[in-house]
Amino acid sequence: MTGLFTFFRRNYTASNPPSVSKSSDPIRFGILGAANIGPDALFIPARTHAEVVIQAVAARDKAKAKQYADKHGIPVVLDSYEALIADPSIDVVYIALPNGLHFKWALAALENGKHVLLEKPSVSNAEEAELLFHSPLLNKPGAPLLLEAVHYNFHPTWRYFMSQISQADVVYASHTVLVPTGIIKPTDIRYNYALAGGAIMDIGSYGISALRAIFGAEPESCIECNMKPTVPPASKFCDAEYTAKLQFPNGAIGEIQGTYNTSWLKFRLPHIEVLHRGVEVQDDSLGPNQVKIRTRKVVFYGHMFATIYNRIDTEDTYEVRNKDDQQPIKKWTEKNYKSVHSFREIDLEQPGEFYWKSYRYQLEEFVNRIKGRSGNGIWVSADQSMAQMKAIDMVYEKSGFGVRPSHERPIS
Ligand SMILES: NC(=O)C1=CN([C@@H]2O[C@H](COP(=O)(O)OP(=O)(O)OC[C@H]3O[C@@H](n4cnc5c(N)ncnc54)[C@H](OP(=O)(O)O)[C@@H]3O)[C@@H](O)[C@H]2O)C=CC1
Ligand SMILES: O=C1OC[C@@H](O)[C@H](O)[C@H]1O
Repeated sequence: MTGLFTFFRRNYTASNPPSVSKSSDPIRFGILGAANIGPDALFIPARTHAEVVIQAVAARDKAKAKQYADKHGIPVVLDSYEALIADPSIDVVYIALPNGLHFKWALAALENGKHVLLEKPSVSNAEEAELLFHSPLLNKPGAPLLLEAVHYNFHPTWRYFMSQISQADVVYASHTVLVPTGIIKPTDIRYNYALAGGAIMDIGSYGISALRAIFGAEPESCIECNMKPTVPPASKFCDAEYTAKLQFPNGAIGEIQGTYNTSWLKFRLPHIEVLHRGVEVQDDSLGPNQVKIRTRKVVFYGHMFATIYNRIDTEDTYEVRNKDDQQPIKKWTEKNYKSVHSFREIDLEQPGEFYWKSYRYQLEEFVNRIKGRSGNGIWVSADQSMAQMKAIDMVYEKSGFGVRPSHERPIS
């Protein structure tokens, strides 16, 4: 009962957090497009941040922008995306446009001296990522800040999960996301190849970045990949379902699986499974000819939307063996599980409340960097964003569906 109450209280407060009064010189954000993700990823988190104000929106259709502004309490509606990135009252441009437009508008905003909070995946492909993240605009004195919003990294539960993993010992990891049928409509930007859609770009990007973090390395190759488009296909190159197997250094294997078409009966929370090789552990109570081996399995439920629910199960199997013939003497398993919603729960003195979403934790660090404060050190570097797009390209190349097109490149 207490668990259920805590669950509802946390999720209610996450969507209805207390508003704080704003500082006298806040950072002013503008959003390009009346994006569906805007409220969750930015506007609601901004309510609890004294230094952030959502100042303006621009949409392709001004009436739509006005309606959106009214609904979300955004004071200024600008005429066009161009007008927003040029507006001197805007400090940060939040880009939650279709993936295929990220490159063009991120560059345009940076050219106008704006900081950019850029939705994941950062761009359409590795070629665009190199051009964007190596742009001289980011390397001059006083250069604006660019962050790919890989929000789950910022939530304390991800920090705890990583503390349960020994990267060098991981032999296998998998990431699964099952989205029930009907949530993603055939007209969705995710099914638009020209706009760099595809399930791997979307839910699969979480899997690829999680595997890269778990192994602490880049995939060497994609060994297998199977993709299915929607039925009937919105675009024959846009995946609605995927499985892929990636080879990581030292023979380690990472698998991702995702679909927009699971039946509600088969729905499970997004989850990650990590298996470690057996490692010797010190135990002074052992006999002189004995060795103790630990094999660890970690399962993480709900990492994509950790505030709704998250749980990390750590299962250690121990075996005491005879050193000479490796014969088992004794074997047992120890399990523990933990849910984490604030840094305090993992003994770190960092800001956060039980109801903060990953987006709110991310906003905290984004503002810290703009203000030149060290924060908690969690970040998504330019190198990580570039490596991420390389890995995504690798999977699309193997699939036969092809790398997503660069912006304004003609589509056949
Ligand atoms: N971090 C996260 O948890 C999430 C991230 N995302 C990411 O955010 C981005 C936007 O996703 P989402 O909010 O679901 O997208 P939407 O379908 O809401 O589209 C966002 C905006 O794109 C604009 N747009 C510009 N050109 C086009 C075009 N040719 N066709 C369609 N729309 C266009 C529209 O703006 P206008 O109003 O001007 O017409 C629209 O409001 C994606 O990159 C996605 O991966 C999405 C969901 C969750
Ligand atoms: O970023 C995202 O997270 C969750 C998904 O369901 C959604 O499609 C996506 O854009």
